[in-house]
Amino acid sequence: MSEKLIIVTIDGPAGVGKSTVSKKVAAATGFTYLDTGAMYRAVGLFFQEASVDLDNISQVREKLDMIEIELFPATDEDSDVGVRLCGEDVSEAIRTPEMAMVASKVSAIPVVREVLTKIQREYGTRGRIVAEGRDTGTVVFPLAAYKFFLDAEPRERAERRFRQLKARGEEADYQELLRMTIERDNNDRNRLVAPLKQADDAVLIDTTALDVEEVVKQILAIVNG
Ligand SMILES: Nc1ncnc2c1ncn2[C@@H]1O[C@H](COP(=O)(O)OP(=O)(O)OP(=O)(O)O)[C@@H](O)[C@H]1O
Ligand SMILES: Nc1ccn([C@@H]2O[C@H](COP(=O)(O)O)[C@@H](O)[C@H]2O)c(=O)n1
Repeated sequence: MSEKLIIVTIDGPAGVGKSTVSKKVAAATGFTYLDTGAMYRAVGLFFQEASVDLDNISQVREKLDMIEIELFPATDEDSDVGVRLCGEDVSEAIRTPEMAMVASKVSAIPVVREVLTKIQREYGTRGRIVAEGRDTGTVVFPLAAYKFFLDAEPRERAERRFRQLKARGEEADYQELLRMTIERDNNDRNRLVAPLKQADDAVLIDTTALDVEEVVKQILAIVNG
C-alpha cells in the first residue's frame, strides 16, 4: 500500500484519551490529526443556537445545509483543534461538558452522521491521517491501515476528565462527570446508526492502568512496525 493511503483510526468512549493520544501519534508520524468529535460538537452548538427541534428531520436537514464547519490545527499538543462555525471561532464554546452531551444527542440523527461522514472521508482522501472518534474504524474509514480501540473503566475516565477540567481552572463535579460519562457511553453504544464499538480488525488497548506515553508507545510500535 502506498504510504499516502495510510490512515490510523483511534476510537473509544468518552474521556478515554483519544484526542490526547491521537495528537501525539500524529505529531510522531507527521500525519494530520482529524478530531471528528469536534464536528459533532460544532453541529450541536449550531443546532442549539438555532433552536433546532431535533425531532423535526426536515428542519434538521434545512439547518444542516446552512452549516459551515472549518477545523484548524491545534497550536500545540496540549490544546484542542480549533473550530470555526459559519466563520465564527467556537473552539472553546464546543469543549464544555454540556456541549458534549448535546453532541451525543445530535450524533444519533442519521442525516447528521451522513453529512459529517462525507466530510470526514473527504479529509481522508488526503491520506496520512490520524482520525479519532467513535466510528472512524467501523464506518468512516473501514479500510484504514491501522485501527485502535482505546478503553478504560468509566470511573477512571471521569477522573481523567475531572483532572483535565481542574487543570484548566474550570469548575468540575466528579459525580456529575461520572454520570455524564455513563450517559454518553449509553447513547453512543446503543444508538442505531454507527454505534460506538470496536472494529473487528482494531487493536484493543485497555488504558485503565496505562499513562498517555505508554498508550502512544504501543500504538507507534504497531504503526511504525
Ligand atoms: N492513559 C491515560 N492516563 C491518564 N490520563 C489520561 C490518559 N489518556 C488521556 N488522559 C487524560 O485524560 C483527559 C481526557 O483525555 P482526552 O480529552 O484525550 O479524552 P477523549 O477520549 O478525547 O475524550 P472525549 O471523547 O470526551 O473528547 C486529558 O486530560 C488527558 O491528558
Ligand atoms: N466519530 C464520532 C465522534 C463523536 N461522536 C459524538 O460526539 C460526541 C462528542 O465527541 P468527543 O469525542 O469530542 O467527546 C460523542 O459523545 C459522540 O456522541 C460520534 O458520534 N462519532
